[in-house]
Amino acid sequence: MAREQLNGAAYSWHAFAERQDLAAALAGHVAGRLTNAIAERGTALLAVSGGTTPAKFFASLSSIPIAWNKVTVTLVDERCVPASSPRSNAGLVAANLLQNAAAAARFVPLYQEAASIEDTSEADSRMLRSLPWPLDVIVLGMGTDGHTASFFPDADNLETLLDPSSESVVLPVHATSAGEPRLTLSLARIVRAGFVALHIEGEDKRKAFESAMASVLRKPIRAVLDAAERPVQVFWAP
Ligand SMILES: O=C(O)[C@H](O)[C@@H](O)[C@H](O)[C@H](O)COP(=O)(O)O
Repeated sequence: MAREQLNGAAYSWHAFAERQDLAAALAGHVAGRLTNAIAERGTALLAVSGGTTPAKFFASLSSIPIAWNKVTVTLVDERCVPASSPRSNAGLVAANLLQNAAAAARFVPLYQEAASIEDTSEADSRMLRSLPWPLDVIVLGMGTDGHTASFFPDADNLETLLDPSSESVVLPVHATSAGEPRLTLSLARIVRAGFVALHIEGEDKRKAFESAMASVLRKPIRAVLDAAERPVQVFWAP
């Protein structure tokens, strides 16, 4: 079911009765977009989010037999912890997505040890700048506070994070609500993706999304939808 242009934010709403059905459908959409990108330009660039939501989707996508050796996977954002940490998004992706057929993909993580996360984000920006931008596919998550990526409402540098004209690729994030310091793709890189999916589950997140779309107080997820070059495809299950 599509629901677009609610208060100016263009998005399409795809609701599923079961989370596994959502995972399979989203995986199919992503695999198709990656395959088209490879056919058009010989390569595909995918950015995925971490957290507790995407594991089923990762498992479904990992088994789809596309030309994974021509796919580069990176992260939408990362907690500043080693890959061995249970909080690591790189660890989550390695264990759930880079398996089966998708094990052949190239993975570019965000976190690396450095004197500061500012140093890390600058090193990341230099390293990631050589990737085949723009993103072909990005899969975002969302918190009930309306954050997406690591655009936390209480971030010290939220205005910079949400700057659609930013030249940065990766930015550091300090936000009390985030737990540890974060690294995130800039909004400018996110919104230029050929296919922007938002994967949310549960009633709380449905209400939080609808509230963000209706509110005059612009939550980060609304800033992303407003700046997205194409309607965001929202995938939701209870
Ligand atoms: O590093 C992260 O946590 C994610 O990239 C973040 O943006 C996530 O998508 C939301 O916080 C939702 O997280 P859950 O899936 O755990 O609810």
